[in-house]
Amino acid sequence: STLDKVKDSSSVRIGYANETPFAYTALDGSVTGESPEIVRKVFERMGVEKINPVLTEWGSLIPGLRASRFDLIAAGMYITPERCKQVLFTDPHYQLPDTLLVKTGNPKGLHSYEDIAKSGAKVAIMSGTVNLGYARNSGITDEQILQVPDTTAQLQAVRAGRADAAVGTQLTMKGLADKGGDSVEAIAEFKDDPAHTGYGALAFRPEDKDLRDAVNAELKKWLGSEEHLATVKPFGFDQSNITDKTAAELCGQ
Ligand SMILES: CC1=N[C@H](C(=O)O)[C@@H](O)CN1
Repeated sequence: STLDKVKDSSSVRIGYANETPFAYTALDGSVTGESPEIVRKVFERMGVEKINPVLTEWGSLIPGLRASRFDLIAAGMYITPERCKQVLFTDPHYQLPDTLLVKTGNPKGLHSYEDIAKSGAKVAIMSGTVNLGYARNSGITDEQILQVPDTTAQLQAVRAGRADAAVGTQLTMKGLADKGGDSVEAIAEFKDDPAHTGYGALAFRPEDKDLRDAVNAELKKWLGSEEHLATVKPFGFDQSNITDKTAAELCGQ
């Protein structure tokens, strides 16, 4: 099994997409971010020393996992009932709402998916994200949606005016706003369905239930500890991101 292989080799392959602060390639080429650093700590407790990062686009995370290009997804992926049919999630290691990135001053007055739908504004969304489904369900047409492969392209689209907004996690959009300088901002008041609150977790192949269970057991002992909070603090996470929701609840099982 993958669990035996991981233990025997003392190494594990993690799939991630470049998205600050969840998972990204550091300047020295290593992988860092909230999720990989949690993986490092939790696997250390299981006696597994080496993390081998595999970079891919967000939209290829689930296909890549299922094709065994890596052993787990460490990208802060939200648990949704639809995804639960394809992968096995641990319990969530954070909770976080989404928001919009817009031009400074929010010239089109966008505060919700519905505002975008009504105004005919364009929105840049990363392929394979929950946000794509939420946008479509809110009446945003495909002509209004600019699908892009990564968050850098979301920022570029808003800066260049190809899109009026980009949508994603609050921390991601804040990070893009910081990177984008004075021309863009992450809005403070995004009116979203509370059911859209993101609960991010590690994800495994359906046949690797033993591995998921072993990781989940370690994770549960560790989440909320001082070491956990110190590990994720550099990435902008704190006590407010701690959750006691479970994967089973969020999968709707
Ligand atoms: C961390 C993250 N979560 C969302 C998702 O799970 O689809 C998307 O916003 C992409 N990034």
